[in-house]
Amino acid sequence: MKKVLVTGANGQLGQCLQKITPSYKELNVIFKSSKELDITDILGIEEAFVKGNFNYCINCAAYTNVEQAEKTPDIAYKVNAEGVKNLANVCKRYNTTLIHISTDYVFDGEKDEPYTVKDVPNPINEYGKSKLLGEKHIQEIMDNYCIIRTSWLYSEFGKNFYTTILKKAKAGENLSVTDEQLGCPTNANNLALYLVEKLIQNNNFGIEHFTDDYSCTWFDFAKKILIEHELEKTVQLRRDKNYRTFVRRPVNSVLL
Ligand SMILES: NC(=O)C1=CN([C@@H]2O[C@H](COP(=O)(O)OP(=O)(O)OC[C@H]3O[C@@H](n4cnc5c(N)ncnc54)[C@H](O)[C@@H]3O)[C@@H](O)[C@H]2O)C=CC1
Repeated sequence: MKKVLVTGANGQLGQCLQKITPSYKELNVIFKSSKELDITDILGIEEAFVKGNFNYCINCAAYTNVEQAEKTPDIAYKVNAEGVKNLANVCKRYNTTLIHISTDYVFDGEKDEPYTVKDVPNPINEYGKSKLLGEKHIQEIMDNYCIIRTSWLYSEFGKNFYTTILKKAKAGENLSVTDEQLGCPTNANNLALYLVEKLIQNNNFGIEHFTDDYSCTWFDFAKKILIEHELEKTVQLRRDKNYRTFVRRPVNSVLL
């Protein structure tokens, strides 16, 4: 029986893991929300690990508000860099393999082709910079780790592009969506399945990319969501030509 700690368990990916892990009898998974285990609290983490005897820790905890991270970067760095550093140190001491989730936003988006693990990260916003620093802390501290970069996560849980589009469309709102960025929408349930397989097979460590192998713009993705729910005829979807945001985002963040 493998014992696994999941941090940030009430976030989107954490909830996807909560949904599927009970059917895997070979796994004993302990879920900790941010209230139960704050990764910026070194003593709290230490206490959890002393009692835990974990073989793996899947870190789903992160500060994911990209706009707010630009306004108050300290909070993003505290969680995405310092918090991850804390986890890496404790995992190393307790011989626990850390499986950490990172992001397409570590890249600048200037490349014309998909980004591979061989490409050099160069984040263009504070969220991306804080996540890259988290990756670097893990690599410096640990040997036993897996960093999985993913992108454009969506699911039935929480507030994400998919749930937002669906809610607006069902309320009869017309939609205006940018087509200026290219990425890979990834169902967080698929990532959760991939993580569970990784735990069971105990394979492939280092840095890797995981997406649903389908790239498109946010506009295309919105269209796909409407079609899937047979709402394309009732809801008007147009390209947002006035899309402005004070946070720079990679124009191309397709991962391979
Ligand atoms: N949502 C997305 O589109 C993408 C997400 N990612 C990464 O995937 C991972 C999972 O993302 P989501 O589940 O979508 O994010 P989420 O925002 O839904 O969940 C993150 C969870 O971390 C918790 N958290 C925040 N600070 C904490 C702290 N100090 N200690 C413990 N927990 C804390 C939050 O309360 C929340 O429950 C994150 O590492 C994120 O950076 C990567 C690419 C895209």
